[in-house]
Amino acid sequence: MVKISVIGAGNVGSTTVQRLAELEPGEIVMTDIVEGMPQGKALDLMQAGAINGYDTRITGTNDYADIANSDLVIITAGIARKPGMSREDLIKTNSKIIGDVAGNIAKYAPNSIVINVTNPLDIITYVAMKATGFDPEKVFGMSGVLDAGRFASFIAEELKCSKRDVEAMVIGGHGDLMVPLPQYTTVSGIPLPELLPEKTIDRLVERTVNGGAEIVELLKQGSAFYAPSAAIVRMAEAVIKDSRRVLPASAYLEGQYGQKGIYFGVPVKLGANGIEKILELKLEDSQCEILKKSSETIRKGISKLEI
Ligand SMILES: NC(=O)C1=CN([C@@H]2O[C@H](COP(=O)(O)OP(=O)(O)OC[C@H]3O[C@@H](n4cnc5c(N)ncnc54)[C@H](O)[C@@H]3O)[C@@H](O)[C@H]2O)C=CC1
Ligand SMILES: O=C([O-])CC(=O)C(=O)O
Repeated sequence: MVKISVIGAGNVGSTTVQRLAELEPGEIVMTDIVEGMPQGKALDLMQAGAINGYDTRITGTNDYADIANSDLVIITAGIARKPGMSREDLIKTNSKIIGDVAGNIAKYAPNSIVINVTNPLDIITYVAMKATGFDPEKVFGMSGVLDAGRFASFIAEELKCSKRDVEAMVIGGHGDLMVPLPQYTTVSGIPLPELLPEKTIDRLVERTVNGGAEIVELLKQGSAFYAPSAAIVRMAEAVIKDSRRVLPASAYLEGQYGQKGIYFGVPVKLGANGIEKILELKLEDSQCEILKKSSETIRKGISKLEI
């Protein structure tokens, strides 16, 4: 039986629990600082089980002691951006919150794998790793699965084909300098550049890079959560089933892609022990240049941290 804890029962946290419950992992605990809210949502999700047909035990709590012995902890606590803000604008508030959250994970769930979702993603994942003191391969971030999902969705719409047949790849920081990779994106095995003109691909790349902001502007308050929770669950499933899926994740680099000591979106092999391998890809010079700028933004953010 697997125990999963989701820290933060807001939009991303609660939709993640809803999707996870349908996988029947055994037990899910959702925590939040708002009294009664995680308990109420847990009760609602338990009752949905009788209708949807799952037996997952779901509880809500305001007490970190209840995450004890979790196999997997998913961090979604903190604030989301508003229109006009960048993800980096969240750094001060969210690094403090995650410093505290991570200390509690280390105390109560010292053997867990940790997936961070809170933004700014690559910097906060670094905070989570440092503040838990866990090995870097056991702490990683969700971003590339979401960004690649957005790219795949735009490609399928453009080609008027099924989303199921599109496999996309997006690497780099989860920000304005992320790098969608058309040369590693395929439609049923066919490389994207053989299916669409360069200009069209450039337009879809641009929309992908701004995919989070596009939704923030429409919602007026808060940010995306349906596709993010779907992406989290794809990663969580790879961990709890030890399925060794090859997916993009924000992983701690120790020389790969010419980077050391930062979290960065790269393709990885993901299993029960976390990041089992980082895959290095050959890239175009223009892509390397954007990645370099992206890594500098992350380093700048890390240098501002008070941890
Ligand atoms: N990595 C990614 O691709 C994505 C990241 N995000 C990020 O996820 C985070 C959460 O987003 P939403 O769920 O939409 O926000 P939300 O505002 O709906 O939920 C956040 C929850 O965190 C709780 N919280 C605050 N401090 C806490 C603490 N110390 N301990 C436990 N819970 C605490 C709040 O009470 C709230 O319920 C944001 O930082 C957002 O930017 C969102 C979507 C995608
Ligand atoms: O845009 C945001 O702030 C939330 C996020 O990371 C995304 O949806 O990609």
